[in-house]
Amino acid sequence: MPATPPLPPATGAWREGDPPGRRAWHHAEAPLLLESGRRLPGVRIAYETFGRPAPDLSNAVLVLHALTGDSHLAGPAGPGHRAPGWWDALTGPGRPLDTDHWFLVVPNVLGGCQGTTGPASPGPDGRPWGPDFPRITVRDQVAAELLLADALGIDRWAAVIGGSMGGMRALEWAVGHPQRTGALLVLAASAAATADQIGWSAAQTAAIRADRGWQGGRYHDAAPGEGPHLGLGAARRIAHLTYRAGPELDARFGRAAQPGEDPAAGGRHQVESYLDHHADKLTRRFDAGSYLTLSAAMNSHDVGRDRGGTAAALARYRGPALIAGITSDRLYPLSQQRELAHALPGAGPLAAIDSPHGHDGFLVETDRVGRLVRRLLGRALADHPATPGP
Ligand SMILES: N[C@@H](CCO)C(=O)O
Repeated sequence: MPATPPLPPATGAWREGDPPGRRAWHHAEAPLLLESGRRLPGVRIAYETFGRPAPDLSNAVLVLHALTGDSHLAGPAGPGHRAPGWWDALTGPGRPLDTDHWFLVVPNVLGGCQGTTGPASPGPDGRPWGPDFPRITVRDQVAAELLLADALGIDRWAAVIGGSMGGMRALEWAVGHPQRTGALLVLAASAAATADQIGWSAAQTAAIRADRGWQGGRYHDAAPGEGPHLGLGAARRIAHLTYRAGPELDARFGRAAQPGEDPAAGGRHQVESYLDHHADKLTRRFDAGSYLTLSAAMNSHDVGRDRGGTAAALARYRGPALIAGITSDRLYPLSQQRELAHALPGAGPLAAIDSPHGHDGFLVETDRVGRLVRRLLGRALADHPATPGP
């Protein structure tokens, strides 16, 4: 069996005999220089790997999660994971993200709260950063992922894949580091955050700040239950409506009352109960400070900034690319992916996923997304044959 490539011990990366989905951490030695000019010390990046690295690491694929996702691409909920993998159906032997062939690396995003440094992490004085956590951009998030790639010895990803906020980072990889991006799949993202997206985000972050439990962002030392969970829940309800489509909600819930409740007597409609459920789930697993930090990062998204505009920026990446969107996405409408597909020289025609589920279609429509992943990885292989994992 070929030898496992040497990996720096600090990263605790994959070792022979480890189960797939191994969680590890990379601790950056030097502070991360941010776009703002500030330096972020003590950056830790949590990541999971799936599959086995080829000796030359040519089979490494970077998979990037969305706003409230994490490194747990696949596998059951369990210690350290409050939810099962977000692309379970796509990942595993023989599946589109074939772990018999590819070595998948899935980092938790910078500013997040699932193991990577963010506002809830200890700051320089040992107390949680809270509101003193620096403002970060999507480019800063990619700069952190670059540190991880360097630590793992991965000079070039066979492919970079992401949806929504993960799609923004995938685009930044391609445009900012074209030599290191073998192929690109972007789902349900845009070239730059629009007024509509920034506006929806503002409504969500205002809800968090309006919660007395927010305490100016210094709530991390508060007793359990005294944080801004009501505000975070309100933010999630607003966001979730933008992630799904109006006709879908009408078809699913209509005006129906939640069983056992009467809206005319203060009870809830089914759709209200559904949103309560999603709000409750998020507040149990996500940090409000991270939510604000990541929302601001998404608002910063603009691949054309300081690069001569969108078209000039996208022309920098000439590798194979596949851009996909969902027909019913009201938050990142298909026109925005069409712009990307037109401007990226290596992109084929836009792949429109016909689905009623709105923006969340990139998570829900696993058959169709899986076909796109297979197509992209097939193109990546044709251009640059990767060595399969041992
Ligand atoms: N459901 C996704 C939507 C954002 O793309 C998330 O929560 O991350």
